[in-house]
Amino acid sequence: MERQVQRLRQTFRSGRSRPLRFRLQQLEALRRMVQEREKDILAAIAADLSKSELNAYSHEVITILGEIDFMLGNLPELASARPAKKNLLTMMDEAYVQPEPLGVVLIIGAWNYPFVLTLQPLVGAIAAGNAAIVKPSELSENTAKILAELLPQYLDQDLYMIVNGGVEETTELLRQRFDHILYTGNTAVGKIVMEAAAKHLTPVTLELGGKSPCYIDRDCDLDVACRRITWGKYMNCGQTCIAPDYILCEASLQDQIVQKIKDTVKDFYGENVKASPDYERIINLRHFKRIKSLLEGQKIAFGGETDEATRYIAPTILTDVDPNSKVMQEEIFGPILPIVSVKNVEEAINFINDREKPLALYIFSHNNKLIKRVIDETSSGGVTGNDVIMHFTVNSLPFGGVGASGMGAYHGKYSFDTFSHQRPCLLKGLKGESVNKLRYPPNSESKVSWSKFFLLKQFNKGRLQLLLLVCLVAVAAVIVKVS
Ligand SMILES: NC(=O)c1ccc[n+]([C@@H]2O[C@H](COP(=O)([O-])OP(=O)(O)OC[C@H]3O[C@@H](n4cnc5c(N)ncnc54)[C@H](O)[C@@H]3O)[C@@H](O)[C@H]2O)c1
Ligand SMILES: CC(C)=CCC/C(C)=C/CC/C(C)=C/C=O
Repeated sequence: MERQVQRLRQTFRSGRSRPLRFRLQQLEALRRMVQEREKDILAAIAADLSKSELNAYSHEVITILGEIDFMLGNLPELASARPAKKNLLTMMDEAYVQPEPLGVVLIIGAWNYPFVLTLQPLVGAIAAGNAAIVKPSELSENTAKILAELLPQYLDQDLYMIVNGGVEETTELLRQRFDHILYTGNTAVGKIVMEAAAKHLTPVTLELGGKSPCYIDRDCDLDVACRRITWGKYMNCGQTCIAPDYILCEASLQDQIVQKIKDTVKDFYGENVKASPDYERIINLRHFKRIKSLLEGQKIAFGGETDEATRYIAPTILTDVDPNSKVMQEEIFGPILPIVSVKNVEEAINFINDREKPLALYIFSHNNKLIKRVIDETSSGGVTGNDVIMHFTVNSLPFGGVGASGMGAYHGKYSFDTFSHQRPCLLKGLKGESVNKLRYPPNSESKVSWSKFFLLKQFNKGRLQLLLLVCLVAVAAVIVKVS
C-alpha cells in the first residue's frame, strides 16, 4: 500500500493534476464513463441493494452527473485566485487567495448509496487538483467491483486509484499518510479514521449518521407532510443517512399520521409491497436482525412483517414509543418509523436538544415562524422545512454533519473547498523601506500610533482614495524618518 500511495504522491508532485485543462479533461472522462457504462453501473447498484435500475438511476446516477456538470461549468472560477482586501501598509502590494490542491487524498465510501457516496467526493478531489485513492464499501460488492474495473479505464491511473477490501485493507490504508481523508459511514468507524488521521495530522471530513428527527406541527397539511415523509423514510428501505428517523408530534395527531402514511404506502408500492419494484431490501443479515430486534416490545400500528430469507422488512410505524426504548437509542437505518408524542413545539425542541446533534432535521408546518424558531433553537447537519431529504439535492448548499453526525461538508463549491487549501498570498516589491521602518526596531510611541492608523483602517479600492492614501503613507514615512 505504501508503494502505491508513494506512486500517486510522485505523480502529484510532478504537477500533472494541477492544470485546469487536465482536471476538466479527467472530469469529462468520468462523465463519459458514467454515460457509456450506465447499464453496468445500474446493474451493479441494483444487485447490491435489490433496487430497480430506474431507482438506481434517480437515487445515484443523476446526482453524479449533476455534480460533474457543476464542476465543469464552475471550475475555472472556483480554481482562480481571488483578490483580497488590503490594509494601508500593503496597499501597493498584490494580495490574493489562491486555492491549491492538498495532495493525495483518501475517500472511504459507504454501502447504502455506493456509487454516489464514493464518486461525488472524487469529483471534488479531481476538481481541486488532487491525487486520490477511493475505497468503496465491501458490503456493496458489485458496485465496488464495477468501479475497480471502470475507473482505471477512464481516469489517469497514476493519480486516481481504487482499493477494494474490508477492515484489513482499510486499516492498512489508514496507516499511510494522506493529505485529507473523507470518510462516510458509522460513527464508531469515524472515530477509528480520525484517530489514524491524527497520527499524521491529516485533516478529516467525517460524513456520519444519527437520528434525524421530524417534527409535525398541528398547523400543517398532514396529507402532504405524510406523503413526503413516506417517500423519504421508505426510500432505499430506510437505509438513507438523512431519512427521517422518527416523528415528534402532539398525541392527537398520531392516528391521523398513521392512517395517511398507510394510505401513501399503498399508493406508492401497491397492496403487496413485497412485489413492488420500488421497494428495496436490507443490505445483509446482520442489519436485518439488528433492525428486526428494534420491533421487540413495541406497539406496531402498521407493517411489522419480516422475511429473513429475502431480508424484507415491511414499511412499519410504531406508536406511543417510549423515548428510552432501544429503537430511540440508535439510528434505525431501516424502514421503521417510531412516533413519539410531545405536548408542543417547546417540548420537541428540548427533545432534540437533549440528544446528539442529528445529521438532518425536518419540520412540517404552515407556520414559517415556527419553522424558523425550531431552526434557531436547535442544531443539526442540515434542515429541510416542509419536506425531507431535499437539502441533499441542492449543490449550492454544503452537505455534512455537526457534532456526533460529522464534521466538514461537501457538494459543489464546498467539495472543491474541502479538497483545497485556501492559500493566502501577499506579493510585495523590494521598494518602500521607509514605510517599513514603522515595524522595525527600535519601537517608539509614534511608530505604534502610526501602525494603529495604518493597520486598523481597511483599504478600499477607488482611485481617489488610493491617491489620498499614497500621500498619507508618504507623509507618515517622512514624519517617522524625522522623528
Ligand atoms: N453522512 C453521510 O453522508 C452518510 C451517508 C451514508 C451513510 N452514513 C452513515 O453510515 C452508517 C452506515 O454505514 P456503515 O458504517 O454501515 O457503512 P460501511 O459498513 O460500508 O462502512 C463504511 C466504510 O468504513 C469501512 N470500515 C468498516 N469498518 C472499518 C474499520 N474497523 N476500520 C476501518 N474502516 C472500516 C468500510 O470498509 C467502508 O468503506 C449510518 O450511520 C449512516 O447514517 C452517512
Ligand atoms: C430527489 C431524488 C430523486 C433523489 C435523492 C437522492 C438521494 C436518495 C440522496 C440520498 C443520498 C445520501 C446522502 C444518502 C445517505 O445515506
